Amino acid sequence: MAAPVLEMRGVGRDFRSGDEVVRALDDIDLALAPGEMAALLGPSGSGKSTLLLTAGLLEPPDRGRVRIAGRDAAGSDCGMTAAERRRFRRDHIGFVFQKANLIPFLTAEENVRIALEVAGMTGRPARMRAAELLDWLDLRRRAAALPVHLSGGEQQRVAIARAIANQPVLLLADEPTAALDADRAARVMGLFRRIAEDRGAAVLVVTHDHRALDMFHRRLVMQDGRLGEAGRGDDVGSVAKAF
Ligand SMILES: Nc1ncnc2c1ncn2[C@@H]1O[C@H](COP(=O)(O)OP(=O)(O)OP(=O)(O)O)[C@@H](O)[C@H]1O
Repeated sequence: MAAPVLEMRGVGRDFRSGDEVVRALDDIDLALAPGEMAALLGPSGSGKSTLLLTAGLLEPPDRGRVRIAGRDAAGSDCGMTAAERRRFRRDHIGFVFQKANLIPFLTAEENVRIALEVAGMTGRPARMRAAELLDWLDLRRRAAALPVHLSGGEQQRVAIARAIANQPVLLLADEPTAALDADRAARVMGLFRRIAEDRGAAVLVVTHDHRALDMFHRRLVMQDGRLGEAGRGDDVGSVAKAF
């Protein structure tokens, strides 16, 4: 197997709720290779979002370590400053959330270009790259539209273009199809697969959408902060109950 893009070892995270401690992540071990697309499934409160945010360096782990692209990026002895981590996140990780969260007064093209500009690409190269991304996502004709004039599926595709603008090696998505109908949801999942296979990114998608599970190379299942994996023929629900 190629060196993993994402490697989590012994990762733990606790939250205090009154007198109780909730173990949101319990000794998580996970490796994702380049080109791999994994679904992250599990009941509400099982720790999926916490895992995604920890993998994305937005939440610090209490225990264990997170390596991304071969670099220690989070964990007690990782040695990155907060500013280095921010830069590293910007250069290596893309995020897509349930809501597209586009900037309402910028066009589709400007929403993509701003991600490039924040990372230091400006002027003609940025305009060309934004156009190429919008083209790739079949949005060329919508480039000049404001978000309010885009459909839900189009907005989510702009959000995906923005997330992959800086060619992240790791793409993390939290219920990206929850607000879309079945056709649009399948299309978005198909795009994630292309991003994995054509661009070699590792893609991790939190989803409750069991309609599109065939698209994923791997199906990871969370239950009470622990992580398991369902095989191709396994029923996901019974895998969760088994640990
Ligand atoms: N910032 C926080 N402060 C306190 N508790 C938290 C915090 N974030 C998450 N938790 C708790 O950690 C556990 C895991 O939450 P998490 O959001 O990761 O679950 P989830 O599987 O993503 O749930 P859902 O499918 O409902 O989004 C839950 O018990 C939740 O209440």
